[in-house]
Amino acid sequence: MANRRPIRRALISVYDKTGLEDLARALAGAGVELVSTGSTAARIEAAGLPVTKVEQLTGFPETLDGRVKTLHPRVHAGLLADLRLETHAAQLAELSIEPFELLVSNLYPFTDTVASGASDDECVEQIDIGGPAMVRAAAKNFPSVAVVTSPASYGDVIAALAAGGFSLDERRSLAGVAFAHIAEYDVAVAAWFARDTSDFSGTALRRSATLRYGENPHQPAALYVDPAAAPGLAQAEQLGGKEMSYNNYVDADAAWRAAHDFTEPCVAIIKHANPCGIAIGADVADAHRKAHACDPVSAFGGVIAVNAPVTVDLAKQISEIFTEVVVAPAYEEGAVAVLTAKKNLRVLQAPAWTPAAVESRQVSGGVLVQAADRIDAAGDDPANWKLVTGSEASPEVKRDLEFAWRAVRAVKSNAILLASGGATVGVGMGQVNRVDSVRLAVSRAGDRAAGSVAASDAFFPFADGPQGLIEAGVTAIVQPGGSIRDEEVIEAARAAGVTMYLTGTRHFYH
Ligand SMILES: NC(=O)c1ncn([C@@H]2O[C@H](COP(=O)(O)O)[C@@H](O)[C@H]2O)c1NC=O
Repeated sequence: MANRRPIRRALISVYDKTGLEDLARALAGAGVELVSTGSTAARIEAAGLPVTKVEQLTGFPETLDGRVKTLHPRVHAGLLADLRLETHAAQLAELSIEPFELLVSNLYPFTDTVASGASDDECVEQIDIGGPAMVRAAAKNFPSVAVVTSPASYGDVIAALAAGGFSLDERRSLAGVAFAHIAEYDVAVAAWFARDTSDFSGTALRRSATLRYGENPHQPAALYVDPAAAPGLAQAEQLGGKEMSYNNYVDADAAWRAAHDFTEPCVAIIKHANPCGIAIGADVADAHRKAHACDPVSAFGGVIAVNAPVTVDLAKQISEIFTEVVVAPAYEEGAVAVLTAKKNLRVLQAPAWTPAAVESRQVSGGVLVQAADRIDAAGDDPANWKLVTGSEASPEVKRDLEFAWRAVRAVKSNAILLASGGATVGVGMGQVNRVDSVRLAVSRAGDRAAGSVAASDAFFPFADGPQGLIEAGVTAIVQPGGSIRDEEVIEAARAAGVTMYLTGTRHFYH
């Protein structure tokens, strides 16, 4: 049963006055009595429409610079009376209070005020009190009242007028939207109050896509966006290809971060959140050739991120290799057509990379929150590296060491990365001891290990790690240092005449 409630009386109190006159005209035209606050009422009146000012209803002036306008029993009883109950209807009649069937309200712009750099007093003044009170009241009372909190929904109001009012299902759904709006607002206010203590952390997420499934086909999954966060991969525009999957998002995010750790044209190829190849080049096509050459077997079915516009040359290269996703900030003319000719290749254009300030991870019963790892610590600047063995690296070798140090951050710990000529040549990842990561990196590099440089995401606990690199022909190593056996580790490099730098900074990535 639709259970529509004809709209006879509406309360309108909006900060954002977009579409207000058209809505008021439609309501008045349908014979709806309009009750409204201060400047909302003035706008309706100026449009030549009849309106009852809220003060006439309450018999009380708007006061305290607008802090008290609608906070009155005549308003709230009209919003909260459950008209399924005869007792409520009788009590309203006794008090000569008319019920509302519709509330249209949107709130003071707290978040925008904070973002504008306003003073604390100005921000506090923009915490809406009367609006949320009305919205909550109407939403709770959805069996009797419909509530609309966004100008985007005014079309639905006009459609409902023609249909004889909102149905019960529609009112319930509007109530859910309204409570979500209030929750988002309150999270922003609470987070602002906790900005110095960090005692509270809240995120109000909105589902933007239902995914086919999660990490595995039996896991339902969805993508939610955080309207308070800087846009990123979650807001990427898909220009072609199949629907993005859960694993595509995870890998694309890892690739997107990896590619943006470089200012030179860079391509990162990721599979299962680990790099099969990362390279910088003269242009993006060159970078891709080098990244792909690192491990062509693993790059099959990979996710590719590019930190600069995709050229037609790069698009042609990618289209020759089975690839799941390409993500880039832009595409040069003709490049999208080349890529979208591959029906299954997902082509994404993502907003400019903005590193998050904090990141979180679910644990049973809670969430771990940390400042995000960035590549801007003192130890990430080669000028601050400490040479502990061998001779100072040539500028060319130093460039490769710096590249390796930046690229190793994209490798899951324990991470060992061999590089040569601005490209990874062997990556050892995700092992539970570092010497196995060394073996993996060296075996993947094969002949290319000889003459390459190596980076380790954390210190070597024993000399066996560097020993494995030295035996494979690695000429220079960069690592954080800090092991109690640093002397043994350094001695192994010294004995072999291998250059070793300590960064003093670690980049675990789990
Ligand atoms: N104080 C109150 O009783 C009150 N009642 C409604 N408001 C807000 O006042 C705004 C509309 O005011 P006006 O019509 O004067 O532009 C709306 O954003 C509404 O959420 C109030 N303002 C703040 O709390």
